[in-house]
Amino acid sequence: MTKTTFEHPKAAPGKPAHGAGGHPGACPHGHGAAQDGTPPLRLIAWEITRSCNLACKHCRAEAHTEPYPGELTNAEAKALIDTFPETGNPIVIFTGGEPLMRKDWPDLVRYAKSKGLRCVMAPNGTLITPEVAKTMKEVGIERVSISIDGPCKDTHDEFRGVPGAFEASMRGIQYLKDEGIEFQINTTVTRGNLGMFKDIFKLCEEIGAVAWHIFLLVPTGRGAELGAEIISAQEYEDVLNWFYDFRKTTSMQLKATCAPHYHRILRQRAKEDGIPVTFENFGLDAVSRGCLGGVGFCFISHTGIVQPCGYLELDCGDVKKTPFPEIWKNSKHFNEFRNQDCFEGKCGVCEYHKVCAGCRARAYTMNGSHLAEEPLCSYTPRKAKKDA
Ligand code: HEM
Ligand SMILES: C[C@H]1O[C@@H](n2cnc3c(N)ncnc32)[C@H](O)[C@@H]1O
Ligand code: MET
Ligand code: SF4
Repeated sequence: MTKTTFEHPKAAPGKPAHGAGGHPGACPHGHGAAQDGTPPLRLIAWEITRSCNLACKHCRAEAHTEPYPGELTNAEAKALIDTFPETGNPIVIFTGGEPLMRKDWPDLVRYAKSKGLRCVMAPNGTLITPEVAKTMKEVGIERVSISIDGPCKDTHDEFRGVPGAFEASMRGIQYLKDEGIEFQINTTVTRGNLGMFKDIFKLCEEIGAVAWHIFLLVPTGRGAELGAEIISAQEYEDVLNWFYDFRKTTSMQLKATCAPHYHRILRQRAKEDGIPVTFENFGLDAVSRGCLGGVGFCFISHTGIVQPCGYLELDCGDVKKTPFPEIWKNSKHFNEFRNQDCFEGKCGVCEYHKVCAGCRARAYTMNGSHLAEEPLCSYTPRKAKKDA
C-alpha cells in the first residue's frame, strides 16, 4: 500500500521562509509574495461545519450536535474553493466542529484537489469507520489530525465530555492506519494534563503518529470557563523549555501551536547551546514563526466569516460579500498583524516580534485587544528594559 507523505509548509532548505515582502509567513512552495507585498497564504483552517458529536470542555466553537443555520451551501463552498489558489498555494485544513458531520465533505475535498490544493483533515476521530477511512484515501486527504487530550480513556473522555470517545478515536486511528493514511495527534495543554505529557507522548509513539502538536489553551468559547486550567506565564516558560529539550530525544515531529513564545525560547536556548537556527537543525520551527494569523494563516468559519484563527472571533470579512482573496489582501486587521508598529505593550517593542508576535487570541480574550501584548509571556524585551 502506498503511503502518502505530507510535506510540511517550509522554505526550501537553505532559503529563508521570507518572501519578497519580507513577511515571515511567506510561501513555502517557492511562490514569492504578491507584487503588492501581500504575503501568500500557507494554511487555511476551514470550519466546513460547526456541528460536532463531542462536547469538549475547552471547545472554542462551543460546538453542539444540532445543525447550525447559515452554513455555506455546497455551491458557496465550491465558489470559495475556486478562490483559494489566488491567495498562494495554501494547504487546506478541513476542520470543524466535526468535519465528518458535513455530508458532502468528500465532494468538497475532491473539488479542492481538482484545483491542485493539498488537503488535510481535523476530525476528532470518533466517526472514522473503515468506509470513511477508505473515502479519505480515495479523495486524497494527505494527513489527518486526531485530538487526544489524555493518555487513557478516563482522562480523555472526561475532557471531551462523552464516554467512549477515547476508544472510538483509537478505533478510528486504526482504520486510518489500515488505509495507510498518516496521522498526527493534537493535544490541548491544560493544568489538568500537564503531568501526563510523557504518557501522552508515549501513546503517540505506540500508535505510530507522525507528529505531535500541542495547543496551548485559549480561554475562549467553552474554554473561557476553564480559568483554573490555564497555566501561568512561568509554567508556559517551563513547559516550552521542556518541549525544546524533549525535541532532541525523538524523531517525531513536534510542534507547539498557540504558543508563539516558543519561537523566542527556541532562539534563546539555541544561542545558549551554540546551535544556529536553521532548517537542518530545527526543521519547520526554523522557517516558520509563532502567530501566523493574517500573515500566512487564516480561519474561515462555517458561515464564511474570515478570522485570523479559530480562537479569535475577529471579523476580517465575509466571503459571501467579498471575494476571499480581497479579504486576505485588504482586511484592516490582517494588515495590522503584518506591521509591528500596530502592536501594543511589550509585543510592540520586542526584538523577537518577527518570530513570535504573541497569541492574538489570548491578547484579545485576556487583555481586551487583539493588538495587546501576549498575556502569558514572561519575557521583558530589551527596549522595554531600557525604557523602564
Ligand atoms: C497536516 C495536518 C494538520 C492538521 C490536520 C492540522 C490541524 C489544525 C487545526 C484543526 C487547527 C485549528 C484551526 C483553528 O481552529 O484555527 C490548526 C491550527 C494551526 N496549525 Fe495545524 N494542522 C496540521 C498541520 C500543521 C502544520 C504542518 C503546521 C505548520 C506550519 C500547522 C500550523 C498550524 C497553525 C499555525 C495553526 C493556527 C493556530 C495558530 O495561530 O497558531 N499545522 N491545525
Ligand atoms: C485543533 C485543536 O484545537 C483544539 N481546541 C479547541 N478549543 C480550544 C481552545 N479553546 N484552546 C486551545 N485549543 C483548542 C482542539 O482540541 C483541537 O485539538
Ligand atoms: N473537532 C476537531 C478536534 O477536536 C477539530 C476542531 S476543534 C474546534 O480536533
Ligand atoms: S473541540 Fe473539536 S471535538 Fe471537541 S466539541 Fe469542539 S469541535 Fe467537537
